[in-house]
Amino acid sequence: MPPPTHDQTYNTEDVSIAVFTAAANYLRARLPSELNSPKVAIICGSGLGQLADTIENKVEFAYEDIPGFVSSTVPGHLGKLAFGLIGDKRIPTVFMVGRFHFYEGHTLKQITFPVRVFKMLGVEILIVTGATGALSREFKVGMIGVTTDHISLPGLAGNNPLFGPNVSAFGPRFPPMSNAYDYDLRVIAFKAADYLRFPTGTLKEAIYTFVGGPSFETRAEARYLSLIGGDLVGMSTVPEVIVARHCGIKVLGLTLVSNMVAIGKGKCADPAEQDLNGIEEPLVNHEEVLQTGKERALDMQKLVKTIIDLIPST
Ligand SMILES: O=P(O)(O)O[C@@H]1C[C@H](O)[C@@H](CO)O1
Ligand SMILES: Nc1nc2[nH]cnc2c(=O)[nH]1
Repeated sequence: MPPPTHDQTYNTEDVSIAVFTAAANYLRARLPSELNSPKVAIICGSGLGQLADTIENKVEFAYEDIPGFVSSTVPGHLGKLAFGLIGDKRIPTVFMVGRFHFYEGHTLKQITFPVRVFKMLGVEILIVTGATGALSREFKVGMIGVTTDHISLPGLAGNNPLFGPNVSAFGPRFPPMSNAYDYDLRVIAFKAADYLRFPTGTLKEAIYTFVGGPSFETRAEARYLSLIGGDLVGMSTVPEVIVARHCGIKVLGLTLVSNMVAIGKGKCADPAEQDLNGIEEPLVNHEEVLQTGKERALDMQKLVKTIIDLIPST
């Protein structure tokens, strides 16, 4: 079957390889040779779009112009792919400036579609970034979590981006996930923080808990997520990671802690329980998430650039 051209209508639930090929061909045909085979892809989380500001020779594409891409609808997620050269070694890199979320109403296949297109373009390393709330009190706002593992609540309940017919051209039916977050890349992340003289403890390894959103957690849900082992909680990254690992892309997960999640019991109306009343915990909101992103944007930029400089094979 010939690959469809970019002006055809695409069904991104269609698992045929031709849909991914069409998107990759569309991009490749419009990129200069120094950029058309990026080695690294970076997905920018909420308020972290400025990560792409450091690249040179930038070429951008609006998501709506790329075959198979859906649109980004969340404030703080601009909705474009930016290709460019990053760091002292001028590594060809592609940034997703704005990601797709499950809660926007997109399917898991739609939100992870770009990852397979990156694979077709030659990407070997994916850096997923995002905003998270801290469940664990070992984390504070402004710290950067280095993901060691994840718990996918939607995945355990039957929502996995690999559901349905397997596309064996990308990877096996049953991919392991116990090695999802690359050890060497995590070591490099800590080396980069050290090189940049970030205060000790700015980076900390964390278990990322993926929830569907868009409502933030109740206190009881937050206590549950903490009990099952989650350090941080967010509404993204995990579907992208699963699809990346399925097709053999190495992954580094960096999350900016944008808020503390309320985990206390809250105020008790029952007079018999009054003694248990804890401190009032503030309500979280997306503006706070974006504000933390803005305040920490420069450090996140420097960290990502230095990590890429320190990766030996790039
Ligand atoms: O794309 P990320 O994971 O950074 O976005 C987080 C999760 C929600 O989209 C949003 C909540 O404020 O921030
Ligand atoms: N689920 C969830 N996602 C977030 N993203 C940023 N902060 C939060 C949070 O507190 N909870």
